[in-house]
Amino acid sequence: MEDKINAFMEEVKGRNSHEPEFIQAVQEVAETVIPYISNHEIYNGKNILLRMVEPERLISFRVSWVDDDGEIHVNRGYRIQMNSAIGPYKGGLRFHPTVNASVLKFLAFEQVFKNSLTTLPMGGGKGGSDFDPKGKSDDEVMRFCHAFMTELCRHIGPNTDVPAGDIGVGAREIGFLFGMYKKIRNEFTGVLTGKGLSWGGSKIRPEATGYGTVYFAQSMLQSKKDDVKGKTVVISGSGNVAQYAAEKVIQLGGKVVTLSDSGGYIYDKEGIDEEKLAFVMEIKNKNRGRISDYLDKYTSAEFHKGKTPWEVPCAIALPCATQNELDGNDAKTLLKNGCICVAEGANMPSTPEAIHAFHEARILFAPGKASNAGGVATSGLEMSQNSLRISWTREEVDERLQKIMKDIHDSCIDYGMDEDGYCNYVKGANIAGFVKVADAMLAQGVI
Ligand SMILES: NC(=O)C1=CN([C@@H]2O[C@H](COP(=O)(O)OP(=O)(O)OC[C@H]3O[C@@H](n4cnc5c(N)ncnc54)[C@H](O)[C@@H]3O)[C@@H](O)[C@H]2O)C=CC1
Ligand SMILES: O=C(O)CCC(=O)C(=O)O
Repeated sequence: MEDKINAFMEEVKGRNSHEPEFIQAVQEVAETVIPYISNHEIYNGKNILLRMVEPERLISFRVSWVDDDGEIHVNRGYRIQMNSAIGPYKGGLRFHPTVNASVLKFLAFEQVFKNSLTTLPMGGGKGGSDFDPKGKSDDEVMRFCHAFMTELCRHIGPNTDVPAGDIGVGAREIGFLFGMYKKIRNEFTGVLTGKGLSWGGSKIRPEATGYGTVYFAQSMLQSKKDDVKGKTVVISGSGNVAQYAAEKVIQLGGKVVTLSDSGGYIYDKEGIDEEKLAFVMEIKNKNRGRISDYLDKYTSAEFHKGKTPWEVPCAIALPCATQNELDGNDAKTLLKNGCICVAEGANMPSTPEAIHAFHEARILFAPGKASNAGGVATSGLEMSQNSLRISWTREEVDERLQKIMKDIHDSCIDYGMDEDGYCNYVKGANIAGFVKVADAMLAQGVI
């Protein structure tokens, strides 16, 4: 089996030699899916996985825009349309200086499996730009978003490809992008998700990724007759996913003690309650400030400059910032300090060494493609509401989200249970996600 996996990976590396993040994401899937393919006759000899690692379409384009001083800037825009076997391409847009083809291809590849797991009819895609919104005025962000959509609009549509937010793309950016799409195409459709509530957005979409991650952690704990209630929780990040993961942990009776950004982490040993979290939301969503500003109001908290929060003792860890933010040494520290459950809110935040350590220690570990799928699932619910031209209540959407997260958890159990009764959620998520897409590809022939 190892020979088969190595031969496959050699081919992938040969074609994508300068794309380490993409190779990392494919390797993780190959290790679990290739043995499954070998044991299932219908997938044998069809090169299904080889077809799945090649994007159906990779679009790259120039984005020129003018700053507040009249200077012209050029950024690179992308959309990776990875796989449309089970529905229109669907996945977020990331605006961050580290964006490149490798990062977006890893995200698009993960998205294919994640969207399949949601049980909704969505293919996988991802896009973005190396544009850095940090320090830009609202007008500059608007001009950039308008310029970006001027090109992107010809490649997307409600039945073709439906982008959404990701790092650096929130409600403000989705508004500017939607405005330009509507102007150029002269149509008001569900072409983007994460829209404002008064113009086609879904209730609970802003909360969905963070809430869903905690619902998934809760399902894992309940499978061991345990609970989030009363547990100390370490969260990284302080953006959309981290904020609403923290909110749900607080609602379920857990104690959140950290949040972070690229400058470092805050540690509040008293716990970040709802009032303190509202202040974090003001810092991040309104003032667009730094997490260290938390200490301006809550002076007894500590700020650890340039560090990640994994050294803080906890029972539950929720990495909600970015890829490869939790390495093998961090994993060992978490385990040493008694961590029993890790659920990824971010995409691929744990390195392969960290995942290996969690599996070896037999703790509960959920990969992002399962545990953070609540965001895209609720985007799928937004698409349904747009098509039906109706709007569900908060309770209705939250109920559907909870059911979807429970179903994803159960699919992981179905495909991921080891002989000794330990659930390998990575294996479960990869195989469950693969089967649905592979079956659709087989039915549609070689295209
Ligand atoms: N927004 C969504 O619905 C979904 C987001 N995700 C993933 O969740 C993660 C966070 O995304 P959002 O919260 O939406 O973005 P965001 O832009 O709202 O927040 C990103 C957060 O990550 C932090 N961050 C970025 N780079 C960092 C670094 N190098 N070190 C430490 N912190 C860093 C930022 O300071 C910020 O707190 C990403 O991995 C994203 O792909 C996954 C599923 C859905
Ligand atoms: O809501 C969406 O379409 C995409 C969310 C996303 O980018 C992700 O799941 O990583």
